[in-house]
Amino acid sequence: MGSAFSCCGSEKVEEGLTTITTPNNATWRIFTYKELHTATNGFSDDNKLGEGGFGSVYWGRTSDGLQIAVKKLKAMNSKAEMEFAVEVEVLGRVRHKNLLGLRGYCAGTDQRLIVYDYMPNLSLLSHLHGQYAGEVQLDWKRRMKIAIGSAEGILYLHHEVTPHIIHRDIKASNVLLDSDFEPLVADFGFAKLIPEGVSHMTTRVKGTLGYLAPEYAMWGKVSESCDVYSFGILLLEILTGRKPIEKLPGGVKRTITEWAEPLIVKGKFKELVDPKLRGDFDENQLKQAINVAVLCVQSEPEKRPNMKEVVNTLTGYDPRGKVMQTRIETLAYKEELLAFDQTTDDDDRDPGNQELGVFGHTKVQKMRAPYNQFGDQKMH
Ligand SMILES: Nc1ncnc2c1ncn2[C@@H]1O[C@H](COP(=O)(O)OP(=O)(O)OP(=O)(O)O)[C@@H](O)[C@H]1O
Repeated sequence: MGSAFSCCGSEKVEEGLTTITTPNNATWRIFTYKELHTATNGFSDDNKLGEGGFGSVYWGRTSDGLQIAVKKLKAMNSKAEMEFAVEVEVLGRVRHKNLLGLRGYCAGTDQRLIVYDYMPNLSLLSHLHGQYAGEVQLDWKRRMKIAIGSAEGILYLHHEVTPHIIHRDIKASNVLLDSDFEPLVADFGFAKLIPEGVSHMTTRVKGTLGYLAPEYAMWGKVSESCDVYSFGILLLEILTGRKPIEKLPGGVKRTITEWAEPLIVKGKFKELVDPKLRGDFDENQLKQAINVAVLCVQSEPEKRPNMKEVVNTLTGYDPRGKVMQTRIETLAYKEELLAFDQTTDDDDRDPGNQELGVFGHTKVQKMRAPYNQFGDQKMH
């Protein structure tokens, strides 16, 4: 593992413990196996917070009282070794309020353990569809805070770290919530570091069904816009309370985009919103957020916004920003379009109206196009 850390920063020894300081001052330390064993009550099942594809996560408390979450990677085959190396390497580079940083690790035995701060409100998944779903702790304000914070974390990975980082597994179980419901994007085990000047890479597909961008799922083409796509699905999930893929009676699967499409096209925004909110939401914010989600989940990656545009639009800093307005169709114009279509049903228009006419029809077609192709997702 030495190599995984070598580029992360200098090493210094403090009170008998090794701490590693990254260039941006994030520090972590090496834990002993014994220390983590004691903290987690011998990795007892009672301490288990959850299980992912690569291992289990346990709650623990260190001798100095710090609450931690310890990810114990499954048997150390080369895949798990890689996952561990990538996660620690990536974590060493990042420090942002919306990214779950590294508290430490243990690599001294045949076990590979990663230590994080414990997030008392667990994952977004547990609030949307899991053990907290019945409690409805996610009101509208919190949902927007989670959406914006997660977007800011991803923005940082895409635009502020060098080399850029593509997360590749943005999903509700990888968004953890602190005591204030501030979201922290976690789980960098699949992340890819993208060298400067490289627009995309081809790679083996990792990630989770329902969140995968079509070009990535089908051709392994990975770029930042894969994360943008996954974020769009996550945003729809936050707004609607629906799972990315749901099983209908009879076993047929339906994606969240297939469900949302007809409602969005008809402008029935209120019917999209999670009924658990009992109508308590900000309608303008909802429309804006749905706009963003629609743009993010377009099947053509080059049409998707980047995370800066996403954050600007969600925060209202740039509600109809020039880039967004010229590059992509927003549903904010949908009502105008429908009104226009009702008064004009042929293409023989006044040249003065030409732009609006073409814009209108193109927009509806374009807007539908990605949805029509969402059928792709059934393949995932
Ligand atoms: N720092 C943490 N604080 C609190 N709970 C955590 C923490 N880290 C992980 N968990 C819990 O442990 C569960 C398992 O996490 P893990 O990252 O191993 O897998 P996953 O994201 O659910 O699945 P996959 O490995 O397939 O991506 C999470 O869903 C979450 O509920």
